[in-house]
Amino acid sequence: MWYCSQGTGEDYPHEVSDNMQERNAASGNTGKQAAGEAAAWMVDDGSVIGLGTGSTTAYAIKAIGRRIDEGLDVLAVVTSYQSEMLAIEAGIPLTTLAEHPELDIAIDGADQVDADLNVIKGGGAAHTREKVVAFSSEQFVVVVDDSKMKEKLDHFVPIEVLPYAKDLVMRCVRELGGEPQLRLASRKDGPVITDNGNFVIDASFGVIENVEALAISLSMCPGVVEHGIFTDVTDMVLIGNTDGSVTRLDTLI
Ligand SMILES: O=C[C@H](O)[C@H](O)[C@H](O)COP(=O)(O)O
Repeated sequence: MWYCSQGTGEDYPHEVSDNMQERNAASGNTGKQAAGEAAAWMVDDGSVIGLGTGSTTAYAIKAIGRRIDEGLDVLAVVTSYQSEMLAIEAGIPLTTLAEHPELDIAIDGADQVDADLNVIKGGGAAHTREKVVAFSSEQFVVVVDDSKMKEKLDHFVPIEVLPYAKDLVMRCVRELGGEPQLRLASRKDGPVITDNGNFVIDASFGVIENVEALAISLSMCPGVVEHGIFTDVTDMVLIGNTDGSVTRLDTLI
């Protein structure tokens, strides 16, 4: 269950909403920027935050960096080399889960979100660390543009696998009714290698009718490090619309 609210100027602080539509329209990435920047305003002074990966989260990271320039005091745990590089560039002080195992808030993108706030992640092959960070956080905020919202999930599911177990995991996926494909690198010959040194199998299941059952079944296949289905962890989704407004979906407790 969730409830929905929408706005530009009223729902978010002045600095986010003022000129946001104009700047987003100019960037050509309106929805992602609107959602990412709105999420940056959810970070409280003195908190320890988790930073996800991807193009939408990148807007949040840059906006948090601007808030730090203005005096915000935070520490951040990153989820990938990409978010580490962006955070350093933005001037965000970093920490680790070993030092701060409990985070106040994590902000992250998604490849698809359904009406129950189930999420598919891992388009950038970062979902394993992203899931660890999401489950380590008091609050998990997902940022997407409106093209990512679906009544039912039908996006392929990224699965990080031990290279040694690639063929077994492909067989598991087929037995679960899916079509597996080893993810290949675009600027290198051969497979994508994750930040953890593993392969990624993208598994298409068509419309996923029972998200939780599929998530459990995939986790049970030996050699699966982690899959990209996130259930029961998302507290809020900020959806950036093409006009620069942001729609907020919250879980009802
Ligand atoms: O592995 C990557 C992540 O799960 C991303 O957060 C997800 O793929 C969404 O990325 P983007 O914001 O670039 O669409």
